[in-house]
Amino acid sequence: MEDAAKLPLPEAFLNFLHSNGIDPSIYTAIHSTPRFIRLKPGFEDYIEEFEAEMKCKVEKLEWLEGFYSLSHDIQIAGSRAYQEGKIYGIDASSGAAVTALHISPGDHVLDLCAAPGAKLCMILDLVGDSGSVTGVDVARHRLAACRTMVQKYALGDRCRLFVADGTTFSVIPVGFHSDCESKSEESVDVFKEWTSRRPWKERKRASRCGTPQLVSRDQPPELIYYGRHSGVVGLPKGELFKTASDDEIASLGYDKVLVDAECTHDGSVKHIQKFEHWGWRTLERRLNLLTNGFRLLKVGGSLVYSTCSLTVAQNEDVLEQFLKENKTAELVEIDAARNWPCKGGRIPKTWRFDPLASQTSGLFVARFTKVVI
Ligand SMILES: C[S@@+](CC[C@H](N)C(=O)[O-])C[C@H]1O[C@@H](n2cnc3c(N)ncnc32)[C@H](O)[C@@H]1O
Repeated sequence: MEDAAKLPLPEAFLNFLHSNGIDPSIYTAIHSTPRFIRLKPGFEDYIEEFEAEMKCKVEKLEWLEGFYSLSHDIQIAGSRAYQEGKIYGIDASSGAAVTALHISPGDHVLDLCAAPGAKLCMILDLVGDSGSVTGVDVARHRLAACRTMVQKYALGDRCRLFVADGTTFSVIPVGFHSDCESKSEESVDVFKEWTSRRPWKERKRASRCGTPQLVSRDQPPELIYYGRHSGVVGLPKGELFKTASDDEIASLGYDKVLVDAECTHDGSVKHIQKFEHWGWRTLERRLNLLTNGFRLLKVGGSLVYSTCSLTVAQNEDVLEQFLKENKTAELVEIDAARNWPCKGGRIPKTWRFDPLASQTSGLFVARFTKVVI
């Protein structure tokens, strides 16, 4: 095994690991962790063509449907299957987090930290021809990239994208609960079909800001994309942003919520090598995302909390505090995890992928449901 001290990891990062009680040797798999791709359903026959074109061997992942692994040095962007939107790169641990949601066709799904969008694409694939997917991200430029991705993979039909702070986001999946499509377009101002021509306001904002734009907690959500069957077209404009009471959310909220919270990225070797600063983000920020995601979940629904950090402070500590404050939250078993190459977390029913043991990027994942008390 490669000596951890000789790893190409920034010193600040090694200090960060040390202060969080994480053994740096989990990163010794740095050169053997494969790259993963997910094939869009229906395109299984393209694997052979991909192998011939890229001159590489692709292995089907037995523990995760639709996923394949290949050598980490293969640049998939050069392949025809990638350019034509038949495959996309997504780590297998990320695929596991989405699988943990147990998405069924027809579900209304909220992805509260959606950009750049690999998990969102997989969710859209699983939702299929019914239900809806709402993606939220606080970073406008990142969510715009997510919009491009959703369109490239022709997955946008049932998708809405909001630039908003996930700790205060409040839009429920309306439109599915009212007969909005039948309202006369002449009597009220309703959403027309989305066009790729960017509205004047958005263009002005983009030209004003050369720097990445993050919205604040108090800013109202900004809808930057909606598909034809996302429940938005035909909806009176005032309806979309109507807030719902907790009682209404209990039945009209989302069936599934993913809180893929921002973290220090210490699970991802690629990110580690890119960043120099390993500052702490507060526990409150992730706790607030989890709390608000859970608020928007309907009774009996599932929420998955995942981070690509392996520190207890960003995972188990957040969960413990959340469970203390939310009596209707219950941690539940992720059945599929029995077949995953991962280890249990400090709290039962939570799971950790690490680069050495799992041969994936690092990821922490836990699943909750909302009960009535
Ligand atoms: C780990 S990344 C999400 C990756 C994404 N789920 C995917 O699969 O591509 C975390 C994201 O959370 C966003 N984020 C951070 N704080 C947020 C907040 N308060 N509300 C909404 N999004 C937030 C970041 O802009 C970033 O895009």
